Amino acid sequence: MATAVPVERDAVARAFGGPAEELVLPGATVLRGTGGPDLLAAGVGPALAAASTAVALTAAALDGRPYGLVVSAGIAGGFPPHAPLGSLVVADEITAADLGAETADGFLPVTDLGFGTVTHRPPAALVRRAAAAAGALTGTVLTVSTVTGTAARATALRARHPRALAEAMEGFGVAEAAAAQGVPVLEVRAVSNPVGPRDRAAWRVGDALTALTGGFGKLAPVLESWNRHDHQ
Ligand SMILES: O=C(O)c1cccc(C(=O)CC[C@H]2O[C@@H](n3cnc4c(=O)[nH]cnc43)[C@H](O)[C@@H]2O)c1
Repeated sequence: MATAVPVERDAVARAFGGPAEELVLPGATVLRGTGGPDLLAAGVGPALAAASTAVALTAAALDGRPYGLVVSAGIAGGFPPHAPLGSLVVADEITAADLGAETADGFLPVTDLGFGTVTHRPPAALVRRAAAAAGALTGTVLTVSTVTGTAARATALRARHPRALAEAMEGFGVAEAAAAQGVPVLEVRAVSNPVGPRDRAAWRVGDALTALTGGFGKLAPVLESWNRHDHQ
């Protein structure tokens, strides 16, 4: 489980309980709980999140205990009115929204330039089960390197990605690291602020962290069953 910052990691950890031991790796510290998943505060932004997740995945594989699933989790901006404050979103598509080139005719994703990928798709059955268990919305979660701060940018993003429910900064990086090692990925986000004009007073980070804990409490059996039965 990869969050950006420790406060998100601890919100997820509260859903699982049990003491955790620290596994200190070069560039990443994994919390290994007795009753739940390994937890990693992977850093803010897609690059650091990818690097830290790759370290944790590689260490587990070399240890002969490869992970069966990587989950990117945390708070996010929600596109109003589709994803209200406090709502949970499970991504059926994890899309890098600003990986590409700006042209006079608009934005071109790197795939149009002949490179790489801009979207990872979590297993559909897992998305369905996770969303049903947690009472979450499903749709595209965008990964951005710059937090949206204007209505114009929010409108442009939704025009390019009409199924987008939320934006955050790590999912695509975590998904790239997981895909490089053939491990499926899931992204679960709790909405802390609307995507749009910058307004720090509108943030509800505490409520979103509470929603994250509640959501993972409900998701726990789904994740356990996935790891036990589906892909080990
Ligand atoms: O200073 C601002 O205006 C601002 C607005 C929203 C979020 C931030 C952050 O620095 C948090 C980044 C952190 O949290 C996730 N996150 C939460 N809301 C958003 C968002 O609207 N757009 C993108 N990322 C968001 C993100 O995954 C980072 O880990 C600052």
